[in-house]
Amino acid sequence: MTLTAPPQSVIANAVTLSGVTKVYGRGSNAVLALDGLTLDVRHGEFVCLVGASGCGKSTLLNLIAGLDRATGGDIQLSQDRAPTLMFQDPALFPWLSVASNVELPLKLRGVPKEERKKRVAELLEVVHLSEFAKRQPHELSGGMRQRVALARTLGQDSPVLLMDEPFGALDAMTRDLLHDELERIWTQRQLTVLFVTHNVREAARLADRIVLLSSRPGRIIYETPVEIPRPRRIDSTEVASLAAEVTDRLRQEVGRHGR
Ligand SMILES: Nc1ncnc2c1ncn2[C@@H]1O[C@H](COP(=O)(O)OP(=O)(O)OP(=O)(O)O)[C@@H](O)[C@H]1O
Repeated sequence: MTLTAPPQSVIANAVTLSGVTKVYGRGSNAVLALDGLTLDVRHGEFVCLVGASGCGKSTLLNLIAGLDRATGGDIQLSQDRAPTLMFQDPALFPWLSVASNVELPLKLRGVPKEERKKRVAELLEVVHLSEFAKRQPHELSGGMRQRVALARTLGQDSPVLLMDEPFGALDAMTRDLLHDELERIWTQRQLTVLFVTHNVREAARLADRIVLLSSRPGRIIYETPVEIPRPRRIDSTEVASLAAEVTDRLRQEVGRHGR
């Protein structure tokens, strides 16, 4: 397996996955999590990955992020800056202020102090948290904490954002607001986003394309472009009807495998 970064001019896609396979463990304990998965994600595209529980969605994001190695196949990224991964748990340091949490990765990258301060102020403005810079994470709501995590992720300046159910633990209203914010940031920064969710409506609300994985081992069994004009509403008829179509496919798949 190779994880390479050729010059951007050579590749039109931000992420190219060719026949990616992942096996955990060995011998009789081996678990085939991904089975020859092939997917191209274009620059600036917003792709949502949905699939039954345990089908390998997180595994796939970890491989693209370079946190784990594929057993077979090839993963190509068009830029040398590694993609950034964001999880459902914002994982903030509770003893650091909001500003210091956002600043930390910049510090670790050796960004000089003056520039760091400027970047942190900009990033907090992007997620509408400037007034909360000096607060501690426990003083914030769940949605605000996730916005801090988003600011920290954006601070890594990666053109590719990998999001593993980032809004899965939030209430519907907060999730709605964060959808709007993420969409605005994605457009302004021309990011490429690969977003994992169990929520098919969320996928139809956000994605340019929805990709459905089979039950384990994960393979792509269905994909559909989302041609609903933006801005979209999660409770619109178009979003609901596309979500129903994808849910039907997902039900067929889960029914076939019993999981
Ligand atoms: N370190 C590991 N060792 C052994 N098996 C693993 C390991 N990590 C994941 N698996 C297995 O690989 C499969 C895919 O896991 P993964 O977490 O990628 O699925 P997922 O689609 O993200 O699941 P969920 O939707 O429940 O979050 C699962 O069956 C899981 O139990």
